[in-house]
Amino acid sequence: MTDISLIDRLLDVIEHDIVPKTAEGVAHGNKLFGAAILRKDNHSLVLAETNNEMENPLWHGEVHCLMRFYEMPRAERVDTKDAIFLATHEPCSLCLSAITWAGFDNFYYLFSHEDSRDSFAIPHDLKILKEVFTLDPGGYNAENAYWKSFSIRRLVRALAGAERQRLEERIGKISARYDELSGDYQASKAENDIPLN
Ligand SMILES: Nc1ccnc(=O)[nH]1
Repeated sequence: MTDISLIDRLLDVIEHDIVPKTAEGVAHGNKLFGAAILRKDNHSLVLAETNNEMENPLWHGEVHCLMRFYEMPRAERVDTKDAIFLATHEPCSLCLSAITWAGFDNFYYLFSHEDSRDSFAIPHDLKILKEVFTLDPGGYNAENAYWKSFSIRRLVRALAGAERQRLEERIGKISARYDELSGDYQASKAENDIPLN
């Protein structure tokens, strides 16, 4: 059974905690990918972060979030087994490994690898999976011995009637905001020296 209150909470975190940070990051030349960590028990936010490739090309939204997480005092952190990992976009191979090595047993994402390529003009996630790992789209193991991953859009598509429509409208609004952020990034990217921009 899909927990609708969890989906709303994850969308709240994207809208209110990740997007404002991402708008600032994009204004500084960074990509629009973001991530957050929440407690499983009460869905409270541990932290949200955004891509910071202008500082270091490895600071993808997810890895930058994990870096900040491990900079927090241990007492303020949560055991990763007791946490939900949220990524705005389906994690790339670097971030899939980082999430795995950090010990999470789950992650949720809104936009797919195909969306990153087709709607956000970032083809590298799928290209790296193909070139380095010989994987076609959908080819990695989305449920494995380490974690189970969840596409928020797929979860919503499986809901019935009014709830599905309400959540699809919410996602439509968030997507429109990401389209704006993508336009801003693409307009500025010729000026950055990010290797895979
Ligand atoms: N999927 C991603 C590609 C590049 N940078 C990110 O932060 N995320």
